[in-house]
Amino acid sequence: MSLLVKGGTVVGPTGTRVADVLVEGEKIVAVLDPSYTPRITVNEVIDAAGKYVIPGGIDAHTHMEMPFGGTSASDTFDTGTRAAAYGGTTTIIDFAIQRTGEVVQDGLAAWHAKTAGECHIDYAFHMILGGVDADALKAMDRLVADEGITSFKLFMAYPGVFYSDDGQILRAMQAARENGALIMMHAENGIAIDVLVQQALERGETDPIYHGITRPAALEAEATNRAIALAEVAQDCPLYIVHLSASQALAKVAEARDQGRNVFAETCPQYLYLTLEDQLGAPGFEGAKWVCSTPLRSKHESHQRDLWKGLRNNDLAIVSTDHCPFCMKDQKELGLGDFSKIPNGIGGVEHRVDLVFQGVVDGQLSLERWVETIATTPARMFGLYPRKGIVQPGSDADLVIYDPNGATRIGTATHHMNMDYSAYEGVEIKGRVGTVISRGEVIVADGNYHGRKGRGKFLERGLSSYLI
Ligand SMILES: NC(=O)NCCC(=O)O
Ligand SMILES: [Zn+2]
Ligand SMILES: [Zn+2]
Repeated sequence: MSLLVKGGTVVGPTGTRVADVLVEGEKIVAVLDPSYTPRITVNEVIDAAGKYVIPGGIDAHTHMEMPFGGTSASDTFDTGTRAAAYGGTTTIIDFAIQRTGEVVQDGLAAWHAKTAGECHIDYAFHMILGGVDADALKAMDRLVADEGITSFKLFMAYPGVFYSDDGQILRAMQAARENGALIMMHAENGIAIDVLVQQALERGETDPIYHGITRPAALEAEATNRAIALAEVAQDCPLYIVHLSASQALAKVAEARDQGRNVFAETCPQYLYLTLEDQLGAPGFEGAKWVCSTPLRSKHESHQRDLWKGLRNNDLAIVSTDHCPFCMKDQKELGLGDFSKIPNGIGGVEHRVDLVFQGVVDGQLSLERWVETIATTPARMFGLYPRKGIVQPGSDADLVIYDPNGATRIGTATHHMNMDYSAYEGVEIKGRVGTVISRGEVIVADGNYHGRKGRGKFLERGLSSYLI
């Protein structure tokens, strides 16, 4: 089966050019000047004139079915990967979880069981370490060597749940330095936050906005700085800060990068567009929709401006969603009368490609940076490059034909995520995902779904090819 994507503007990290993309089977076999007629019989031609042809999006931070706060994230691997496909994402990297007291391999086996036969697009795993002990450290080596899992997430937040202390973090970083893995860090000082939460509740401050107020930017910056220092002590263990939201934390990352350190960070669309006052501070319990950690930041400070700048200058390398949806009914409602019981998380896996493209429309990012932050750098950072993340011969034929003249209106009535609300209800995007191709198969065309559950493959990842 061969397919020709004809006459589109192919966008890569180093530039754009009008070209035809020839696909055979699951692979891209040529990127051709449009005046050249391929000498093979082409089964299907897709006209991409006037459209962008980009590598399929890679969302490097999702939590399908994640157990959290007494419930589980509402998207299954079936519903969540289908929604991702609609939005132009053809690979997710989800977080398998070792709960505190659990054997790492058992946590991993549980994630393989959840995903087997369920995914619509390709998928890989990071591993959350909820208990760093001698066995977990040995398991890290095995996961890197044998299981294609080359990144591990630790938490400086959530004492009693996933939290690691500084000694555990240092040991995990030393192990990663040896075996080549990347340490991903949820950088918030959870011990101090718990004090602030307790004090707020004692004062009767129970509304969702206090979730944000009790997680100040200073405590994100402190933890980010501490993680960077621990990584330095672990002989420059590669470190990746997840869901960075505060200017002060970004400044710590920038300082380390200026010193040539292997320190990287991602942000998420919610921090680029939504705020503490307008969303988390919505009247009554409405703000629960936007409870996530790190929290949305104040619009009266410079966070969003600084995050866009960080994306331009690569202090922020990637935009991921941290997709962790909970419905209002029965899930977010667990925190009625006590913000600390609202399950943490926002859904958005379907909208990342569009929302970052809006940054291009608004003059915040170049087309090349759009593609880099949503596809090419995630592939390089997490050991999937050049199989994924680039439109070039030999790579998987994961392609999105994106219409810059189309329009997308985000909302509950039209989205495909298993959520009873949208974090971006009514937002209008100038641009639209047209056709989505996953390993040579058209899975979305003009809003119609042609994929199927179970076609997504587990990807064993290599080591990061992004390190300095
Ligand atoms: N981010 C969030 O609020 N929920 C998902 C879990 C995590 O990434 O910390
Ligand atoms: Zn986190
Ligand atoms: Zn997360």
